[in-house]
Amino acid sequence: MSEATRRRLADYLPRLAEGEVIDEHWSFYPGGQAVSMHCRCSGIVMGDGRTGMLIEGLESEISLDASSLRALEAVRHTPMMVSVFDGHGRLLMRNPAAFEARRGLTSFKACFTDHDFAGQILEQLKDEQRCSLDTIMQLRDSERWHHVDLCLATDPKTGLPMIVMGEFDITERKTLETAQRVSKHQLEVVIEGLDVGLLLEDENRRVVMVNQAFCDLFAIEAPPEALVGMDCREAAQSSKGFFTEPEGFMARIEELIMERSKQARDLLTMADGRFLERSYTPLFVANQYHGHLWVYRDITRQRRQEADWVRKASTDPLTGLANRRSFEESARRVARAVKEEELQAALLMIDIDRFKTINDTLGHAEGDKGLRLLADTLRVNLRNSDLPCRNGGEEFMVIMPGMTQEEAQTIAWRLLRQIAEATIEAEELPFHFTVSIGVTGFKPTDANIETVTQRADAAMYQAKHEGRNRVAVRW
Ligand SMILES: Nc1nc2c(ncn2[C@@H]2O[C@H](COP(=O)(O)OP(=O)(O)OP(=O)(O)O)[C@@H](O)[C@H]2O)c(=O)[nH]1
Repeated sequence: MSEATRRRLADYLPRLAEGEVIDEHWSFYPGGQAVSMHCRCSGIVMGDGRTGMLIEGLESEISLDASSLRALEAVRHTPMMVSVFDGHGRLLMRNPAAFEARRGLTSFKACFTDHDFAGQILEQLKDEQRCSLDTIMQLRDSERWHHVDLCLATDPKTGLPMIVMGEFDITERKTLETAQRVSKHQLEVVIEGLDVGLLLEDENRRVVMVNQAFCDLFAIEAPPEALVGMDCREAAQSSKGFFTEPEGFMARIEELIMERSKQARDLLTMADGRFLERSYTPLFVANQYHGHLWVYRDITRQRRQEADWVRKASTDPLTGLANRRSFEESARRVARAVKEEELQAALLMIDIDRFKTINDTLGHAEGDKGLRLLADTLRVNLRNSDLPCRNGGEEFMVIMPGMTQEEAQTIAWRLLRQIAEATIEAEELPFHFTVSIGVTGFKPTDANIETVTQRADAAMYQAKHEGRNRVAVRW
């Protein structure tokens, strides 16, 4: 007896102790010739209580040739579970792997956790002869995912139908697949929940994934899944009209994809006034390029908010004119141009006469109306290139690029009259007022803008001292 046979017989002992009778065809090789014999193994209880094995050599009804013996041997040793049932699902035989896993479960239905489902499979087999499925199977002490192959065959002994069932465990693969499905679904939920437009392209520029926010940004009515597989070059061509610079939009896409080097961010302006921020991220896995991700974010509201903040930060809220901060920036720019480009420029300082009396007698709110009227008069009567500002209180400045002293003086007098007339004409204003105006010029020799504003201030005070409602010049 070979060592392998000895081991196999030792494995049978616990089964025999449970009362099982094992029928097998064994191969013997007397004189080098293979002979098969039907052996029946059963347990006997020895005098000392141990289990012994009784092997009966029965006359074999079939004599197996060498290749059938090999096939039997293979079935015996394969880790795949092989079971054979009669047409009613009663167990005829099974290999050691099936026996070990399913000891005590002897019908076709008992092998399945869902017995009704097993019944349906039995019916189905009658029509289809064979089928394969992944399902949860019942084992001796657990339930496992199995891949099951079934086929209808003919029992060589009885000529009746028999069912051959091969199974192997796929629980690990199923667990992995479930985990993958869960994380894919989680990712989809996250992607759909984002309010940024996402478009994932593969290395051949086909759409791999796109979300609803992307479709919304570009007014695409089709559902995101309908875009999967679409050619991204064609998609970009058809949507370039959304942008103020369609060709620039196309060229930048090609440039980024050619470079494939790093993440990049662009600001895109759209023809309908929206602003989009677009980021490009190339995807490399193990140094292999696998396409890229585009992320589009609508930043219109943010841009408008920023523009609003900038405007508010440079505007006087009462009159809507540029404020002191904005005046200083403009004055510095003009002063630089005067120095570097030999530009001529004038500066007017305008101050309301006896404004305190107006405030004191009529109240601050009425005084404010006067300030607004003065601002409106400046806005209406100045050139587009002039920059009127409210410097604070009832003091206004006007920067006038390209002005000579004579021109500035003439305009100052004209403004003075226009303001006085406006206060008379304005029905909502229960008082009149005049202004005093100091006129000066920006000089290339001025150290800074304080020098020029101090000169305008001095000219304005000169006008006040000379009796108000007049223009004085310090050029
Ligand atoms: N209504 C209103 N008044 C302001 C504002 N800012 C400053 N004033 C007032 O402007 C007046 C300026 O008065 P003063 O600088 O004394 O000069 P004035 O009365 O205009 O006299 P002169 O400049 O010498 O002609 C004060 O009463 C301030 O309260 C403002 O935003 N609104």
